[in-house]
Amino acid sequence: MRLIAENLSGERGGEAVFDGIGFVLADGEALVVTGPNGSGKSTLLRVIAGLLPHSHGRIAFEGDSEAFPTVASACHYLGHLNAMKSALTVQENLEFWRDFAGDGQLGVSDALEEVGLGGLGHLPFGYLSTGQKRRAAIAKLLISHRPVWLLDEPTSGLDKASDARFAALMQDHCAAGGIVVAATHLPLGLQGVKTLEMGRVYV
Ligand SMILES: Nc1ncnc2c1ncn2[C@@H]1O[C@H](COP(=O)(O)OP(=O)(O)OP(=O)(O)O)[C@@H](O)[C@H]1O
Repeated sequence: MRLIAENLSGERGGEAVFDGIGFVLADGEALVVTGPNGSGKSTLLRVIAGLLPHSHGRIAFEGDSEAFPTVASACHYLGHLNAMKSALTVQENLEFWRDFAGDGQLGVSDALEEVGLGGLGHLPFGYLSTGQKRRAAIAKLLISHRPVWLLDEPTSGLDKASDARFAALMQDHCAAGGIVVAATHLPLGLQGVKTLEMGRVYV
């Protein structure tokens, strides 16, 4: 399995944001994307996820083409926002995402246990604290199997214990052959990662 970006360019509002980005990630590899505010980290993740078009270059997923025929179908995208409905319970939100993205190794209750929210599935998502909301959004990664995790500031709002727990989840995902691309200003506690610094010219 490989995630490949070649000479990738992205734009917002008709203006170029980055150009000439290239990387190859194989099974078990993680790429940490850093750079100043506005340098295009979120834009890059959205381009990889297929949520924004790329102006030049190529992004490709090589792997189980039957299960994952497109790059988008191979990716979990965890954006800045949690993409959950406030009025639905945590359980209902996660069931929606499991129906949308497919089954995973964990059921909803087990995924909530993994992120330290065991027993809170009955609460409306809107009742959760900021960090709890982020943890519920992280549970989405566990209830459906997608080999590539695209993570935008994934640990924003997490306390120290949740930070460590999430680092372990990312490590487990990579150890099982998954790929992680994470845009962040914060250390993620991952060992042996590749790095990409936005805001430079890549050729
Ligand atoms: N919808 C939009 N229309 C026009 N420009 C946009 C739009 N969204 C983002 N931009 C611009 O694109 C550039 C890159 O934004 P992006 O969110 O990718 O940066 P970032 O590196 O993730 O920043 P941060 O560290 O603040 O999260 C910024 O200059 C931003 O103002």
